[in-house]
Amino acid sequence: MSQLKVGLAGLGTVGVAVVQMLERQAAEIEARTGRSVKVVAVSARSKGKDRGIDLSGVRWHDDPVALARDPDIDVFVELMGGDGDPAKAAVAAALAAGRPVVTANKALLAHHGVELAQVGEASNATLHFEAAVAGGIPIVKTLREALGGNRIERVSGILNGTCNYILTRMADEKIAFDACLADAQRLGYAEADPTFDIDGFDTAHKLALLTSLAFGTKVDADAIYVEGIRSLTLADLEAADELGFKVKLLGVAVRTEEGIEQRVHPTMVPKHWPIAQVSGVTNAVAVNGDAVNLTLVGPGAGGAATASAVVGDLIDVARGNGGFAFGLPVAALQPAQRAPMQRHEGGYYIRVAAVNKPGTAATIARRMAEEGISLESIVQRRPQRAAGVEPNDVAVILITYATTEDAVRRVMAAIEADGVIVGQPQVIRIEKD
Ligand SMILES: NC(=O)c1ccc[n+]([C@@H]2O[C@H](COP(=O)([O-])OP(=O)(O)OC[C@H]3O[C@@H](n4cnc5c(N)ncnc54)[C@H](O)[C@@H]3O)[C@@H](O)[C@H]2O)c1
Ligand SMILES: N[C@@H](CCO)C(=O)O
Ligand code: NA
Repeated sequence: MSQLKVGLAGLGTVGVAVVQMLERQAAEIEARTGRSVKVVAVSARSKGKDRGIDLSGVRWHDDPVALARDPDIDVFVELMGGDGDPAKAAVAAALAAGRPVVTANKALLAHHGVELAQVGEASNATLHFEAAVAGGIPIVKTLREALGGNRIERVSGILNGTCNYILTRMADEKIAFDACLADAQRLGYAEADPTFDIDGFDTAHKLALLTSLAFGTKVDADAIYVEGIRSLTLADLEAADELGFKVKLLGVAVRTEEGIEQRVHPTMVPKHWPIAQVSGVTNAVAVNGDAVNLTLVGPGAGGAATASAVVGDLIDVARGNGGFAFGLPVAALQPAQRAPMQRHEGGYYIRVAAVNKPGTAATIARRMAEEGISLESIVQRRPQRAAGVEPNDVAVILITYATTEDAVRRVMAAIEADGVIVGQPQVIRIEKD
């Protein structure tokens, strides 16, 4: 029986779960691949740390790049994270040496994926990254292989487990943002630097990869409009609930006449939509193709779910299944034409702290009318208690009919200049039937 010798860099939440899964499922994996898949060498920051796994007989490398170059491994698994070195240098070194690579590192691939895929193509080494997008959901393979015959119009979804976990607990249990984030970190969902999660960049990294796979374009993370969930308050989630919506951090890539619109931002979705019911660390990815529309739902983060995707990729490597990293040879990937966010059309939830004086409502309504924005509803709520807001200022919530991002931005700038609002307005885009 031939062995697939695995070199694994990164022994944190995901790395440890991969070692455990390979041990636990050893017999099944051997039966499925005809090979024994075995971790023979590892690298991490701290050699002496007790991780609850048995690494006796496994070679230790202080330097992950040296591990990637170790001639006695067949495949390099990168689970360290970070979009620079050593992750980048190690992945490049393994590929350049003709060794397949499995990684969960969406930050690295969103910024250097095409370059790394090219290194792999030059030396006939495959690059696998199922774990990098939506954790345990097999969306990379679905787009690259199963849906390869479709012309895809849109790919969208909840792509960050940490944010969905936070939003779910805030909405359902009225727990403050910081406490929810601390729990997500304790459960191993969050990135080493959780600002990547809550400021939307992790979702953007994943969306950039999905866009490339769906539309056959070069990965273009810089084209993505990104807003995170940091500014969302319990009051916004309560207001959304009263209006019949849930708030989700969505990543959306859609073909438009001008190019591909790629955006990440909190979105109000009708409560009856299936995606509104996706809660906690669960992710969901919807794909609209010309022949097939589907939604995949499953665990988006955490050791076991992510290890499932890494091990699935290792099984592909053991079987010799390859293919192009982004579904096409790098030379065939097209530059993505960017559709500007200012042209985005949709409904908007706008919450402002309005100065409590005669004429305020009239001024806001006039500015909306000047931009041709129709209002579906205006709700005036009890005085705000937020820091920096006078007790007699009133929270005004405006729901617009479909309009453009451009028009909303101009109105917000105008009413700020008019001096009728105080503090930072909250703007949440709405998707509905
Ligand atoms: N945790 C999740 O749910 C999850 C899900 C999908 C993808 N990912 C991705 O998987 C990767 C690992 O995530 P994690 O949650 O296991 O992280 P972690 O912080 O728990 O573990 C990282 C490991 O890498 C090692 N490491 C970090 N920098 C290193 C360096 N410079 N040199 C040597 N070793 C280094 C650390 O010692 C640690 O063992 C990241 O790319 C992350 O984005 C994580
Ligand atoms: N931090 C990421 C891990 C999975 O990619 C998340 O919460 O979704
Ligand atoms: Na996945």
